[in-house]
Amino acid sequence: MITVTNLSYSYQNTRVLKNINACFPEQQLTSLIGPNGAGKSTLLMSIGRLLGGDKKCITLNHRPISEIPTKELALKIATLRQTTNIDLRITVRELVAFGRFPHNRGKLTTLDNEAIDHALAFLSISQLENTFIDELSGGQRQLCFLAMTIAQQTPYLLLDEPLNNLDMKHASHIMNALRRLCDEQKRTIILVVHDINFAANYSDHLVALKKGSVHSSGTVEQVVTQKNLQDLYEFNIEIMPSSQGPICNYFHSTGVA
Ligand SMILES: Nc1ncnc2c1ncn2[C@@H]1O[C@H](COP(=O)(O)OP(=O)(O)OP(=O)(O)O)[C@@H](O)[C@H]1O
Repeated sequence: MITVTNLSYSYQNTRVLKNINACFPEQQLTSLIGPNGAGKSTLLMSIGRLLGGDKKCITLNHRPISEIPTKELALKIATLRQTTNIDLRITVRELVAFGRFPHNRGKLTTLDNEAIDHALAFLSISQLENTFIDELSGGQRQLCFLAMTIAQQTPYLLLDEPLNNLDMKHASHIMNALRRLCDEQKRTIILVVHDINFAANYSDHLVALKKGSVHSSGTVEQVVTQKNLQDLYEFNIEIMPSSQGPICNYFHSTGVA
């Protein structure tokens, strides 16, 4: 279980996270939701120890992440950042192989190659393995970076907007894959997602941030209510039940609830 207790964070002199308290249950998919600029990426990157600051208030199974040696942390937590622009002429397979670095320190073994094959097949992108990443579409590249993160084979995955650039079919494909990682491989996933319908239909748990604070958290039933979402986004949202899960309709909304 990842637990955050009284976490605050500032960029220069601007406080963007204010006394955050949240927990992220084991082997579940938690979506971080909330308006632009609410602090979702900052919280996610703090959990991944990719930002400075005192991280004693973030624990992994009761152990402060600040006390976990870097090599050990890289075998526990894999993080996919929002910006995945890298200026290297490498193939998809070479990119995904980077995910194995914490295991092999740069020398690929049979086990590493199997993990790479598995990650590519898991996202149905094996056919792209010899393509150069600078020749891919934005969506294809997004899938390849996700494969790199999956190939790291860590029990915890932190994903910042993994649905960026993806069409509906590919976005559903990713969310189904993430569910399988939780349900079949018992991984714990925290992702930042803007599409409330994906969050509502694929998550076990939601943490909603607003203006640097936790606005609400809990199960989909607890968080995805008309009143709560309208207060979170300051926007009219109609929630319609369906056999699969709630559908949030915000089209033609005129603004503040
Ligand atoms: N490197 C930085 N330097 C200064 N301020 C930053 C930096 N990164 C983010 N911020 C500010 O911190 C606040 C929170 O940003 P953050 O990216 O965590 O929010 P977010 O909820 O993920 O937003 P979005 O949904 O738009 O991606 C914003 O006001 C943003 O302008």
